[in-house]
Amino acid sequence: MDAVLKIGGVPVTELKERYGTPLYVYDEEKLLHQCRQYSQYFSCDAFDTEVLYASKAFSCIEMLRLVKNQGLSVDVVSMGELFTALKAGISPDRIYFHGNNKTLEEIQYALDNHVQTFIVDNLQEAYLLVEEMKTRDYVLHVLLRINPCIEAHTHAYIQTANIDSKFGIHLESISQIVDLIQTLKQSNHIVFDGFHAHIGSQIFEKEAFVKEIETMFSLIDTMQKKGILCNTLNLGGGFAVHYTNEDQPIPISVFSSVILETCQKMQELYHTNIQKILIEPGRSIVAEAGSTLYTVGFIKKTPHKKYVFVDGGMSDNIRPSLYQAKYEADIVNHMDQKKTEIVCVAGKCCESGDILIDSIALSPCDSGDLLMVYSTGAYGFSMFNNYNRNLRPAVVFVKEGNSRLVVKRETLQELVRGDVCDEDPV
Ligand SMILES: Cc1ncc(COP(=O)(O)O)c(C=O)c1O
Ligand SMILES: N[C@@H](CCCC[NH3+])C(=O)O
Repeated sequence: MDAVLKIGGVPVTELKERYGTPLYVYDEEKLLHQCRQYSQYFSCDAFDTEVLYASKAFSCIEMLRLVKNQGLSVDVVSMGELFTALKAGISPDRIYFHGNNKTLEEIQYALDNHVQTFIVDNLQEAYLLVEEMKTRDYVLHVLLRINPCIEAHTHAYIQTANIDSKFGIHLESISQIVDLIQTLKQSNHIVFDGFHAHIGSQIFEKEAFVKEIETMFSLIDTMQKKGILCNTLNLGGGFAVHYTNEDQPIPISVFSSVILETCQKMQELYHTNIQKILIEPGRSIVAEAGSTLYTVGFIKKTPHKKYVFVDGGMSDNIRPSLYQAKYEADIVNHMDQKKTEIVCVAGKCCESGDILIDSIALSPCDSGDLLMVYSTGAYGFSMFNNYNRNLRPAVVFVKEGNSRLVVKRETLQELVRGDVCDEDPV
């Protein structure tokens, strides 16, 4: 085994030298592979299909260009994500606009840019859209977000479909659903296409998705009996990935066919007329392609622990603090050495909870060594925060022995750019 780990053919020591640390490193070939898997497997004869990349998982112009070149569409949930998608050249008819509390400014911005599909969350949003579409002359497509009340076995903070979820309209609120659709139908410029549901994130069980589909088709059937027809069903994202060896995610090929076959079965059972099935994977496209490279700083022994401190932490990866998320890591400039030490990898933020990995076996390390945390590609960069005024790390893509910068490291000047003061800063 080589002493120095290579990612996409590039030695991590070279990455450190060229870009510094902390550094988000994406293996471009893995990103492409995931997109291709979705295009290949999420298709069937019975339905049109569309895969929307949930850009909240990792959004920057270069990532969205890659997604676009692979023929995927994009889901956005804010003006910032929408702006990034437009900058990346994604056509507005491939953009789906989500959000439980879209502001008027965001709605107007999306409509000004002719975003083709809104996933409407509530009745107030429907009223606003009808009003806004009075002065516009294009056709807006709408899906209505339903809370299907399916309890997926994932961390409570990333469940999205429990009974009091803030997202969507509760499945059993039939009169609210009908009201909302009737409201949309007042506009000649709005077409109601169908429903959306999303049951949570990092979900391992196929059964949860099967239940979601059964539930949604039953709703479509109820609506059909009331004379409300729809042609599109968006089943959201949530497909699990590998963080540690405890995780055994279902391959894309398997859950794609389970989803599409279940849809077909339900279509036959209820005699519905769904023509298009959509999914919105985020994490499963980017998580395993990304890793974070850190430099080891001080090392400290306490009565019960040995700490290895790194030059990042909860500002570049908040998931361990927020969800007790688990990760694997290595000392990547001496991969040839045995993992003989049990340590706690902690960050540099002024917060006791700033622990990246509570307990992990690593090879012996010293200040200046390089530590890489794997599978950080989803909700790492995108949930970055400037706590302690830490600077946002750079992002690089690596492929076939070459690396390229896709997001620059934030500078101190950029950090204070928005600060207002009476005198010019020194
Ligand atoms: C509506 C919606 N779609 C898609 C996703 C993407 O989920 P994941 O990254 O787990 O695939 C999310 C996030 O959970 C979401 O809220
Ligand atoms: N941010 C979460 C996922 C939430 C997805 C948005 N509904 C995570 O890091 O796991």
